Amino acid sequence: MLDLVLLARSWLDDEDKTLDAALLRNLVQANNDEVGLKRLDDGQLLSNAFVYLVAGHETAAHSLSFMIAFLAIYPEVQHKVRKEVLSLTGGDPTAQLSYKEHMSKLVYTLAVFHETGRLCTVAPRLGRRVLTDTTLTSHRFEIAPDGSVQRVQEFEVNLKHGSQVILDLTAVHRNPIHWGKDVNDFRPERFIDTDTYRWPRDAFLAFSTGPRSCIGQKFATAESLCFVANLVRQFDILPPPDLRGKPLSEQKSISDWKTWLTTTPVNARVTFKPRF
Ligand code: HEM
Repeated sequence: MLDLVLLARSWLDDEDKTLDAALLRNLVQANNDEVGLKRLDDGQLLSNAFVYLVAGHETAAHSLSFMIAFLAIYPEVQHKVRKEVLSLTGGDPTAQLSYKEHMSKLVYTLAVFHETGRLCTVAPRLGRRVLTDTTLTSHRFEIAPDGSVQRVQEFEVNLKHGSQVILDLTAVHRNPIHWGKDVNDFRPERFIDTDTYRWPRDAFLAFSTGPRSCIGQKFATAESLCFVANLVRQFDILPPPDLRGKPLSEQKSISDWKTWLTTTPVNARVTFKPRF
């Protein structure tokens, strides 16, 4: 893949290639003027392009696609999101929304974003190297026919220094011990605290946790909420014509995915119907 950097460098003086691989080309160009420690080597340049394209773009785009698909198949959720957004501007669907004034008030819309990230986890696995011998406590359990958890047994997992571990975030997000027996249902309310309920922060890892968690979390959240808030004000989001009126189990196919570099929507088809 490092060949790509060489190729982009060879295009710097080629007028015909100005628009080809523009991001990588611009990175290579900007780096040309740097000297000493500030200058990135080719591997670092490629890593930066990877961060832009995969960490920054693909994750956010896929998560937004899933969110829009869920809004299409759960019209009651879409209605609540629209009501929340319109309540911020006195019902005016064209009034400007402001990050400073309105973002923190999109409580339900944020819950929809989180619930989407729980059910469709775009970064489904994380890798970590064990730095010191560690013992973790885990649980075995069975799921009763009504979905409740039973026969919970604690056990220890010993991790040796130097081993590689893969964290399965989808499994954490679908664990009924943390999320209850309706764990597979799309229910944004589970991300809203009440007087008697606090949603389990430690069991939501869509952006990972700790010092190497997603540096773009705030940005991705803001851009998603901003996009959806404006979208629902202007459009009704509907399932595609062939799925309208069909049972939810069939409509859910628009949130299907395949696991590739990130969890990738494969059938996110919706119709946008202008509201005015
Ligand atoms: C919904 C959107 C996003 C999701 C679900 C997401 C998820 C994640 C996750 C799970 C990690 C941790 C990887 C690990 O621990 O190995 C991560 C890291 C990272 N993300 Fe995001 N991300 C999103 C959007 C973004 C955006 C918009 C940007 C940049 C503008 C970004 C930049 C990064 C970077 C640079 C890292 C590496 C941080 C480090 O290693 O210190 N992400 N992301």
